[in-house]
Amino acid sequence: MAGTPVSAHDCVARAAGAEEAARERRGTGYTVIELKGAGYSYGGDGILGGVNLRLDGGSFHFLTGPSGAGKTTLLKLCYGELKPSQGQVDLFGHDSRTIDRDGLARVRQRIGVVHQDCRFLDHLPMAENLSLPLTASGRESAADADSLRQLLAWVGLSHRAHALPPELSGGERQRAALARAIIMDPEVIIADEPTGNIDWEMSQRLLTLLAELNRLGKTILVATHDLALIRAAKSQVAARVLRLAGGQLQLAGSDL
Ligand SMILES: Nc1ncnc2c1ncn2[C@@H]1O[C@H](COP(=O)(O)OP(=O)(O)OP(=O)(O)O)[C@@H](O)[C@H]1O
Repeated sequence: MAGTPVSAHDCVARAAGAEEAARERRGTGYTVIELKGAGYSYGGDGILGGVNLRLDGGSFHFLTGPSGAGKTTLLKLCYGELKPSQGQVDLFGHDSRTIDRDGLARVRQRIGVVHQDCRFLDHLPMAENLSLPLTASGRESAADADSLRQLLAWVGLSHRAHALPPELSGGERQRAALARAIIMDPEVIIADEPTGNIDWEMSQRLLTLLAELNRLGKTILVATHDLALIRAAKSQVAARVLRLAGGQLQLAGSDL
Protein backbone atom coordinates (compact mmCIF):
# COMPACT_ATOMS: atom_id res chain seq x y z
CA MET A 1 0.00 0.00 0.00
CA ALA A 2 1.29 3.47 -0.84
CA GLY A 3 1.72 6.18 1.77
CA THR A 4 2.69 5.90 5.41
CA PRO A 5 -0.30 4.89 7.45
CA VAL A 6 -0.67 6.86 10.65
CA SER A 7 -1.72 4.83 13.64
CA ALA A 8 -5.30 3.71 13.52
CA HIS A 9 -5.84 5.20 16.94
CA ASP A 10 -4.73 8.71 15.92
CA CYS A 11 -6.81 8.56 12.83
CA VAL A 12 -9.86 7.14 14.46
CA ALA A 13 -9.70 9.35 17.53
CA ARG A 14 -9.70 12.40 15.31
CA ALA A 15 -12.54 11.14 13.19
CA ALA A 16 -14.48 9.95 16.15
CA GLY A 17 -14.20 13.23 18.03
CA ALA A 18 -13.67 13.40 21.76
CA GLU A 19 -12.74 10.02 23.13
CA GLU A 20 -14.11 11.05 26.49
CA ALA A 21 -17.55 11.58 25.09
CA ALA A 22 -17.38 8.13 23.58
CA ARG A 23 -16.42 6.71 26.96
CA GLU A 24 -19.41 8.40 28.55
CA ARG A 25 -21.71 6.81 25.99
CA ARG A 26 -20.18 3.38 26.50
CA GLY A 27 -21.52 0.88 28.94
CA THR A 28 -24.77 2.68 29.61
CA GLY A 29 -26.80 -0.21 28.21
CA TYR A 30 -28.69 1.92 25.72
CA THR A 31 -30.13 0.44 22.55
CA VAL A 32 -29.30 2.18 19.29
CA ILE A 33 -31.13 0.01 16.76
CA GLU A 34 -33.82 -2.59 17.40
CA LEU A 35 -35.71 -4.86 15.03
CA LYS A 36 -38.92 -6.15 16.57
CA GLY A 37 -40.42 -8.96 14.51
CA ALA A 38 -39.26 -7.12 11.40
CA GLY A 39 -40.00 -8.63 8.02
CA TYR A 40 -39.40 -7.46 4.49
CA SER A 41 -40.80 -8.43 1.08
CA TYR A 42 -39.84 -7.21 -2.36
CA GLY A 43 -43.25 -7.33 -4.03
CA GLY A 44 -44.65 -10.70 -3.03
CA ASP A 45 -41.27 -12.27 -2.29
CA GLY A 46 -40.72 -12.48 1.46
CA ILE A 47 -37.03 -12.10 2.27
CA LEU A 48 -37.04 -11.52 6.01
CA GLY A 49 -39.66 -12.91 8.35
CA GLY A 50 -40.10 -11.69 11.90
CA VAL A 51 -36.48 -10.84 12.72
CA ASN A 52 -35.62 -9.72 16.24
CA LEU A 53 -32.31 -7.96 16.80
CA ARG A 54 -31.11 -5.45 19.36
CA LEU A 55 -27.91 -3.52 18.83
CA ASP A 56 -26.73 -2.03 22.11
CA GLY A 57 -24.45 0.98 22.15
CA GLY A 58 -20.82 -0.11 21.83
CA SER A 59 -21.60 -3.61 20.57
CA PHE A 60 -19.92 -5.33 17.63
CA HIS A 61 -21.89 -7.72 15.41
CA PHE A 62 -21.00 -9.68 12.33
CA LEU A 63 -23.83 -10.74 10.03
CA THR A 64 -23.19 -13.72 7.81
CA GLY A 65 -25.27 -16.12 5.73
CA PRO A 66 -25.60 -17.43 2.19
CA SER A 67 -25.73 -15.16 -0.83
CA GLY A 68 -29.26 -13.86 -1.33
CA ALA A 69 -30.26 -14.58 2.28
CA GLY A 70 -31.17 -10.94 2.83
CA LYS A 71 -28.13 -9.49 4.63
CA THR A 72 -28.13 -6.25 2.60
CA THR A 73 -31.89 -5.99 3.07
CA LEU A 74 -31.49 -6.35 6.84
CA LEU A 75 -28.77 -3.70 6.89
CA LYS A 76 -31.02 -1.34 4.91
CA LEU A 77 -33.70 -1.76 7.57
CA CYS A 78 -31.05 -0.93 10.18
CA TYR A 79 -30.15 2.40 8.59
CA GLY A 80 -33.64 3.36 7.51
CA GLU A 81 -33.25 3.01 3.75
CA LEU A 82 -36.06 0.46 3.83
CA LYS A 83 -39.08 0.32 6.11
CA PRO A 84 -40.25 -3.08 7.34
CA SER A 85 -43.22 -4.72 5.60
CA GLN A 86 -44.12 -6.22 8.98
CA GLY A 87 -43.05 -5.59 12.53
CA GLN A 88 -41.06 -2.54 13.62
CA VAL A 89 -37.57 -1.09 13.44
CA ASP A 90 -36.52 1.51 16.00
CA LEU A 91 -33.59 3.76 15.12
CA PHE A 92 -32.35 5.55 18.25
CA GLY A 93 -35.83 5.04 19.68
CA HIS A 94 -37.67 6.34 16.60
CA ASP A 95 -40.01 4.00 14.71
CA SER A 96 -38.67 4.03 11.13
CA ARG A 97 -42.21 3.61 9.74
CA THR A 98 -43.50 6.84 11.23
CA ILE A 99 -40.44 9.07 11.59
CA ASP A 100 -40.67 12.19 9.39
CA ARG A 101 -38.16 13.13 6.72
CA ASP A 102 -36.14 15.53 8.91
CA GLY A 103 -36.10 13.06 11.78
CA LEU A 104 -34.86 10.33 9.47
CA ALA A 105 -32.14 12.64 8.13
CA ARG A 106 -31.00 13.32 11.71
CA VAL A 107 -30.98 9.62 12.52
CA ARG A 108 -29.03 8.85 9.33
CA GLN A 109 -26.35 11.36 10.37
CA ARG A 110 -25.68 9.13 13.37
CA ILE A 111 -25.09 6.06 11.20
CA GLY A 112 -22.09 5.72 8.89
CA VAL A 113 -22.66 3.27 6.06
CA VAL A 114 -20.08 1.48 3.94
CA HIS A 115 -22.11 0.35 0.92
CA GLN A 116 -21.34 -2.83 -0.98
CA ASP A 117 -21.21 -0.89 -4.24
CA CYS A 118 -19.27 2.17 -2.89
CA ARG A 119 -21.28 4.97 -4.51
CA PHE A 120 -19.35 8.18 -5.30
CA LEU A 121 -19.89 11.23 -7.49
CA ASP A 122 -17.71 10.39 -10.48
CA HIS A 123 -16.97 14.00 -11.47
CA LEU A 124 -15.53 14.99 -8.07
CA PRO A 125 -12.01 14.14 -6.83
CA MET A 126 -11.93 11.65 -3.96
CA ALA A 127 -11.02 14.25 -1.31
CA GLU A 128 -14.10 16.28 -2.26
CA ASN A 129 -16.26 13.17 -2.37
CA LEU A 130 -15.18 12.26 1.14
CA SER A 131 -15.70 15.73 2.57
CA LEU A 132 -19.14 16.17 0.96
CA PRO A 133 -21.02 15.10 4.10
CA LEU A 134 -19.07 17.70 6.13
CA THR A 135 -19.72 20.42 3.57
CA ALA A 136 -23.40 19.55 3.33
CA SER A 137 -23.82 19.69 7.09
CA GLY A 138 -22.01 23.04 7.26
CA ARG A 139 -19.61 21.83 9.92
CA GLU A 140 -16.41 21.61 7.87
CA SER A 141 -13.46 22.95 9.86
CA ALA A 142 -9.68 22.93 9.86
CA ALA A 143 -9.79 20.02 12.32
CA ASP A 144 -12.06 18.09 9.97
CA ALA A 145 -9.73 18.77 7.05
CA ASP A 146 -6.94 17.36 9.19
CA SER A 147 -9.06 14.30 9.99
CA LEU A 148 -9.67 13.77 6.29
CA ARG A 149 -5.94 13.90 5.56
CA GLN A 150 -5.25 11.39 8.34
CA LEU A 151 -8.02 9.09 7.27
CA LEU A 152 -6.79 9.15 3.68
CA ALA A 153 -3.29 8.33 4.92
CA TRP A 154 -4.49 5.48 7.07
CA VAL A 155 -6.46 3.84 4.29
CA GLY A 156 -3.44 4.35 2.02
CA LEU A 157 -5.10 6.82 -0.33
CA SER A 158 -3.19 10.06 0.27
CA HIS A 159 -1.78 9.78 -3.23
CA ARG A 160 -5.30 9.32 -4.67
CA ALA A 161 -6.88 12.38 -2.99
CA HIS A 162 -7.15 14.18 -6.34
CA ALA A 163 -8.13 11.14 -8.42
CA LEU A 164 -11.64 10.75 -9.78
CA PRO A 165 -13.64 7.74 -8.51
CA PRO A 166 -13.60 5.88 -11.88
CA GLU A 167 -9.79 5.97 -11.73
CA LEU A 168 -9.69 3.98 -8.49
CA SER A 169 -9.35 0.22 -8.17
CA GLY A 170 -12.08 -1.75 -6.42
CA GLY A 171 -9.97 -2.02 -3.29
CA GLU A 172 -9.18 1.69 -3.28
CA ARG A 173 -12.88 2.50 -3.60
CA GLN A 174 -13.65 0.22 -0.67
CA ARG A 175 -11.06 1.94 1.52
CA ALA A 176 -12.36 5.35 0.49
CA ALA A 177 -15.88 4.24 1.38
CA LEU A 178 -14.74 3.37 4.88
CA ALA A 179 -13.03 6.76 5.31
CA ARG A 180 -16.22 8.48 4.16
CA ALA A 181 -18.34 6.50 6.62
CA ILE A 182 -16.13 7.59 9.52
CA ILE A 183 -15.64 11.25 8.67
CA MET A 184 -18.99 12.38 10.08
CA ASP A 185 -18.30 10.89 13.51
CA PRO A 186 -21.25 8.49 13.49
CA GLU A 187 -22.25 6.52 16.57
CA VAL A 188 -22.99 3.44 14.50
CA ILE A 189 -21.05 2.03 11.56
CA ILE A 190 -22.80 -0.39 9.23
CA ALA A 191 -20.61 -2.04 6.62
CA ASP A 192 -21.85 -4.28 3.81
CA GLU A 193 -19.08 -6.64 2.67
CA PRO A 194 -16.36 -4.05 3.37
CA THR A 195 -13.59 -6.51 2.53
CA GLY A 196 -15.19 -7.80 -0.65
CA ASN A 197 -12.58 -6.29 -2.99
CA ILE A 198 -9.49 -6.01 -0.84
CA ASP A 199 -6.59 -8.28 -0.07
CA TRP A 200 -6.00 -10.01 3.26
CA GLU A 201 -3.52 -7.42 4.57
CA MET A 202 -5.97 -4.57 3.93
CA SER A 203 -8.79 -6.64 5.39
CA GLN A 204 -6.76 -6.95 8.56
CA ARG A 205 -6.11 -3.20 8.66
CA LEU A 206 -9.77 -2.54 8.13
CA LEU A 207 -10.64 -4.92 10.92
CA THR A 208 -8.17 -3.13 13.20
CA LEU A 209 -9.82 0.18 12.35
CA LEU A 210 -13.28 -1.19 13.07
CA ALA A 211 -12.02 -2.70 16.35
CA GLU A 212 -10.54 0.67 17.38
CA LEU A 213 -13.76 2.43 16.51
CA ASN A 214 -15.56 -0.10 18.66
CA ARG A 215 -13.17 0.55 21.56
CA LEU A 216 -14.05 4.22 21.20
CA GLY A 217 -17.65 3.29 21.86
CA LYS A 218 -18.95 2.98 18.32
CA THR A 219 -21.56 0.35 17.56
CA ILE A 220 -20.47 -1.81 14.63
CA LEU A 221 -22.48 -4.07 12.33
CA VAL A 222 -20.61 -5.80 9.50
CA ALA A 223 -22.14 -8.11 6.89
CA THR A 224 -19.54 -10.43 5.45
CA HIS A 225 -19.02 -13.75 3.71
CA ASP A 226 -15.46 -13.72 4.98
CA LEU A 227 -15.40 -16.31 7.76
CA ALA A 228 -11.61 -16.01 8.03
CA LEU A 229 -12.09 -12.32 8.86
CA ILE A 230 -14.61 -13.21 11.56
CA ARG A 231 -12.18 -15.75 13.03
CA ALA A 232 -9.36 -13.20 12.93
CA ALA A 233 -11.58 -10.68 14.70
CA LYS A 234 -11.93 -12.87 17.77
CA SER A 235 -8.55 -11.75 19.10
CA GLN A 236 -9.47 -8.07 18.68
CA VAL A 237 -13.13 -7.62 19.55
CA ALA A 238 -15.87 -9.30 21.53
CA ALA A 239 -18.18 -9.70 18.57
CA ARG A 240 -21.43 -11.59 18.29
CA VAL A 241 -21.81 -13.49 15.05
CA LEU A 242 -25.30 -13.68 13.57
CA ARG A 243 -26.32 -15.96 10.74
CA LEU A 244 -29.21 -15.13 8.44
CA ALA A 245 -30.81 -18.03 6.56
CA GLY A 246 -34.35 -18.80 5.46
CA GLY A 247 -35.43 -15.31 6.48
CA GLN A 248 -34.49 -15.97 10.12
CA LEU A 249 -31.64 -14.70 12.25
CA GLN A 250 -29.72 -16.92 14.65
CA LEU A 251 -26.58 -16.69 16.71
CA ALA A 252 -23.87 -18.56 14.81
CA GLY A 253 -22.21 -21.51 16.49
CA SER A 254 -18.76 -21.26 18.03
CA ASP A 255 -17.39 -23.59 15.33
CA LEU A 256 -17.02 -20.72 12.85
N1 LIG B 1 -34.66 -4.11 -5.10
C1 LIG B 1 -34.94 -5.41 -5.14
N2 LIG B 1 -36.03 -5.85 -5.80
C2 LIG B 1 -36.36 -7.16 -5.83
N3 LIG B 1 -35.64 -8.12 -5.24
C3 LIG B 1 -34.53 -7.75 -4.57
C4 LIG B 1 -34.12 -6.38 -4.48
N4 LIG B 1 -32.99 -6.31 -3.76
C5 LIG B 1 -32.69 -7.58 -3.40
N5 LIG B 1 -33.61 -8.43 -3.89
C6 LIG B 1 -33.62 -9.88 -3.69
O1 LIG B 1 -33.73 -10.12 -2.30
C7 LIG B 1 -32.92 -11.23 -1.92
C8 LIG B 1 -31.98 -10.80 -0.81
O2 LIG B 1 -31.06 -9.86 -1.34
P1 LIG B 1 -29.92 -9.25 -0.44
O3 LIG B 1 -29.09 -8.38 -1.33
O4 LIG B 1 -30.52 -8.62 0.76
O5 LIG B 1 -29.12 -10.57 -0.01
P2 LIG B 1 -27.64 -10.73 0.54
O6 LIG B 1 -27.70 -11.78 1.60
O7 LIG B 1 -27.08 -9.41 0.92
O8 LIG B 1 -26.88 -11.29 -0.75
P3 LIG B 1 -25.31 -11.22 -1.12
O9 LIG B 1 -24.60 -11.95 -0.03
O10 LIG B 1 -25.26 -11.96 -2.43
O11 LIG B 1 -24.94 -9.78 -1.23
C9 LIG B 1 -32.24 -11.72 -3.20
O12 LIG B 1 -32.98 -12.79 -3.73
C10 LIG B 1 -32.32 -10.52 -4.11
O13 LIG B 1 -32.38 -10.93 -5.46
